[in-house]
Amino acid sequence: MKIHPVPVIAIDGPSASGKGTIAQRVANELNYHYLDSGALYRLVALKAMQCHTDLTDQTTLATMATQLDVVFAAGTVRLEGTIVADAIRTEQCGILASKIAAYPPVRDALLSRQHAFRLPPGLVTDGRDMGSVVFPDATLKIFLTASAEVRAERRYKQLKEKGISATIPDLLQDIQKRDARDRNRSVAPLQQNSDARILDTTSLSVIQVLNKVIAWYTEVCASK
Ligand SMILES: Nc1ncnc2c1ncn2[C@@H]1O[C@H](COP(=O)(O)OP(=O)(O)O)[C@@H](O)[C@H]1O
Ligand SMILES: Nc1ccn([C@H]2C[C@H](O)[C@@H](COP(=O)(O)OP(=O)(O)O)O2)c(=O)n1
Repeated sequence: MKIHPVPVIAIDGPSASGKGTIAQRVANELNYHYLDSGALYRLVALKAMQCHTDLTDQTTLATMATQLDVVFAAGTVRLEGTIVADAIRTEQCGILASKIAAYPPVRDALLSRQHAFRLPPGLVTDGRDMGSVVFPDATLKIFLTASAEVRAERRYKQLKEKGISATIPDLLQDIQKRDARDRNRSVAPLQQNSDARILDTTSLSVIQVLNKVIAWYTEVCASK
């Protein structure tokens, strides 16, 4: 197999395990590019909500995914020129993203967009299938997880800081439903693959997780 010159660190895992936070911090540390693949599914979901699209119409949703006018720049995301960084973070958008992410035509439509983020000097990316499907040749693959209870608490604090009201029992239920849907779909399901290193962050701080990922990456690079 031809070796791709641009290294990728792929971080997959369930909702609120800390993927985005860690992937972004690792990217900053290494001066690498960052791809939040979940944001792409959330953007399709937001656009579909705005257009009152039939959410079972896979063909229309896939066309929407192909034509999505999105710009990730200056730490924010724009959909057709409008900043939607907070609009895509709602639980409603996350749930809808998880539903439409089960459609193979939508996943196919987003594949080349994700590959386009692989630019020198390197890419750190997070999602559900980064190491298994989108970047199977990633230099380092991590499965980041934490107990559902801790994830619900983390999400609760995160939403509260943004002024979004929620309750821990509701968030726990959403997380468990989303985990089940993301794990049980037929295409690119969320799973712990044997070539990924598992990192359970239930009782680890952000800094501890960050240090572990950087240590693993240093180790992998040194062994090449
Ligand atoms: N190891 C950790 N310890 C405590 N809080 C964390 C940890 N990792 C992430 N968080 C916090 O949990 C929340 C959810 O993290 P996020 O990165 O959005 O998760 P994901 O991308 O997996 O959905 C954020 O507010 C983040 O700061
Ligand atoms: N690579 C990806 C990324 C996200 N998805 C789907 C499944 C997820 O429930 C939704 C939203 O993903 P996102 O990573 O933004 O969600 P969390 O921040 O983990 O709650 O999109 C996917 O199927 N494949």
